[in-house]
Amino acid sequence: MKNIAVIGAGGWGLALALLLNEKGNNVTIWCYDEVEKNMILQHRENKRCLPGIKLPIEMAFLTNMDEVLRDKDVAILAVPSKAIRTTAELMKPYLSKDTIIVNVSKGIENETLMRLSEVINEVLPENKVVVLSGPSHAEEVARHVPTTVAVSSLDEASSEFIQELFMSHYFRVYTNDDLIGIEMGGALKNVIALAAGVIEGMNYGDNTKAALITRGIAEITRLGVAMGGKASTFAGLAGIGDLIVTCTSGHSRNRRAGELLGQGYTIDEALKKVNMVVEGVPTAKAAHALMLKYAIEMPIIEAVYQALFENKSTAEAITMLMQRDKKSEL
Ligand SMILES: NC(=O)C1=CN([C@@H]2O[C@H](COP(=O)(O)OP(=O)(O)OC[C@H]3O[C@@H](n4cnc5c(N)ncnc54)[C@H](O)[C@@H]3O)[C@@H](O)[C@H]2O)C=CC1
Ligand SMILES: O=C(CO)COP(=O)(O)O
Repeated sequence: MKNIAVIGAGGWGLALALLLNEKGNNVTIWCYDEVEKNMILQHRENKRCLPGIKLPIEMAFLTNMDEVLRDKDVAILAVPSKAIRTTAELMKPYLSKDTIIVNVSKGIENETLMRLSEVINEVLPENKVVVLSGPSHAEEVARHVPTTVAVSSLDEASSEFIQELFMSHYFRVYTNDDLIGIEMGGALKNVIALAAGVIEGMNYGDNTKAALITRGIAEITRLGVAMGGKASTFAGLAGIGDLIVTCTSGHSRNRRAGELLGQGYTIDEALKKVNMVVEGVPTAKAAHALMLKYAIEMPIIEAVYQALFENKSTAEAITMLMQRDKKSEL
């Protein structure tokens, strides 16, 4: 039995907290504010992001970071990527150097273009950091739908410890030593999933979706490899695996936001309607900056960026993609 803190009481934090609680661990969850905590305690459920999933009485919900982090073996970071640095800073005064941090958030810090594990390392240099990523919607994990993910860390022993901690009859965890690939796959697929939603919102078909997924993973791989990741990781769970689920699942927040965009809503209207974190929007900005930094050709990322931030219509963005110069596929 391990003592575990889950930092963030949204869909993903709660689904993983439930899994670890079911495995007999002692789980304490940090809520962002009193409103979130009281809402959860009143219903023993988070109706905003995991409706219908009851949260057992032995799972504690607190807002006091001191108490949440006291004597913990593991702390799981499950907050939006834009809040990773501030949340790590909030944790710092109370965290033992022996607590292993598991980041499950997917994104890139916009201001610095750092991967999230780099941000965590910068703020909490004494702690081991493990990243967990892969095709895994909280709504399904909470229903015990068979799911596979990958974990990665600069410290192999920590990776194996976290693999063992999460393994269950419905959650299979692989280790992968390519931290850069695991993080970049998880972050960049959200941008492509926005485009997949647009395709659906505009009533294009399966041919278009398959083209997007295939050319999307080619772009993700190009940038990821330029940054030091392995091409094989992008053919794995945190690469094509997560891209497929996010581009096709009815649970995906990114795909849904893109669908609304394709139906003619503005991005602000779409984000309001989804009412959960849509990581593809800030990540589109970071991916665009990385594309320029590494001088990589990434036309889908460019098209999403222009549709989100440069007032290009979604129809114009698709025309732009289809009318590019002719190329060889490889
Ligand atoms: N929902 C899912 O199925 C999955 C989500 N993820 C990733 O996990 C991360 C969290 O996603 P969700 O749980 O879906 O998000 P969410 O929107 O449901 O909840 C995030 C939680 O973070 C906390 N929070 C919100 N704003 C904050 C701030 N400014 N500072 C500190 N804490 C704050 C709150 O407790 C909130 O409930 C995202 O990066 C997402 O991409 C990864 C895999 C699956
Ligand atoms: O990362 C995820 C599934 O693996 C969640 O994606 P969405 O945020 O689009 O729902």
